[in-house]
Amino acid sequence: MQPEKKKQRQIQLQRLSSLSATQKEKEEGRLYAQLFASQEWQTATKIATTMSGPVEVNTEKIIHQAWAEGKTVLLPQTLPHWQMAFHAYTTETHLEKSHFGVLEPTSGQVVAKPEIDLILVPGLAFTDQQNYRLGFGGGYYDRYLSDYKGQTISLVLSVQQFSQPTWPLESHDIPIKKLIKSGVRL
Ligand SMILES: Nc1nc2c(c(=O)[nH]1)N(C=O)[C@@H](CNc1ccc(C(=O)N[C@@H](CCC(=O)O)C(=O)O)cc1)CN2
Ligand SMILES: Nc1ncnc2c1ncn2[C@@H]1O[C@H](COP(=O)(O)OP(=O)(O)OP(=O)(O)O)[C@@H](O)[C@H]1O
Repeated sequence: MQPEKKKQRQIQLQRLSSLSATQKEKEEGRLYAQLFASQEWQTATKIATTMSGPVEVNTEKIIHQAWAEGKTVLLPQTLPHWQMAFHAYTTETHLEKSHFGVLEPTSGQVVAKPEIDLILVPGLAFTDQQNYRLGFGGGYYDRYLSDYKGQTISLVLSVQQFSQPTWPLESHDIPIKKLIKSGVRL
């Protein structure tokens, strides 16, 4: 594991946990509005997101908005060898807390990669230049996205926005196609 990346993850976890609830909600509101207005969202039928953890952009509103618009919501299940499978998420889906600490589906139909229109990619830090991303360290999304042809969007809170990477880039890093920013730059 790259020590510089580990250090940068710890810094980001700290900065995200220091964001006040009021500030976080204000920024999230702006992110949701831009997401729901985006062409990528409006044209997508099957949208992959996650069950967010406490420091992440809250995905609950995103899931409910997608359902309200008749879209299919997909959630990742982590598998051995850092693989993921995306399951259709409905009120019937059985969820279990993963080793990572978030809820994951353990039932429901698995949707194949080419069928997914839009993936909302989580992360700790993102760069304005080339849309690079620092994730939580499993390499799950870099692996999954390596042969994914659809749209990718990440929602970026102020403390997650960097002009350039302050962590080492690696050859497997997959840039995100579109970053949506809260508009508050620290
Ligand atoms: N809400 C949410 N769900 C998600 C992700 C995410 O970023 N957010 N993931 C996005 O990938 C996947 C889970 N990601 C994981 C990332 C790291 C580890 C992990 O085991 N990390 C090491 C520490 C690595 C390090 O910093 O050195 C550990 O905890 O021991 C597990 C799962 C799928 N679900
Ligand atoms: N496409 C890939 N093929 C092989 N190994 C990979 C690939 N992507 C990532 N890895 C490996 O997985 C580990 C974690 O990768 P990295 O630090 O880039 O994770 P991350 O992008 O921060 O996490 P995540 O994608 O889960 O949010 C590293 O050891 C890395 O070499």
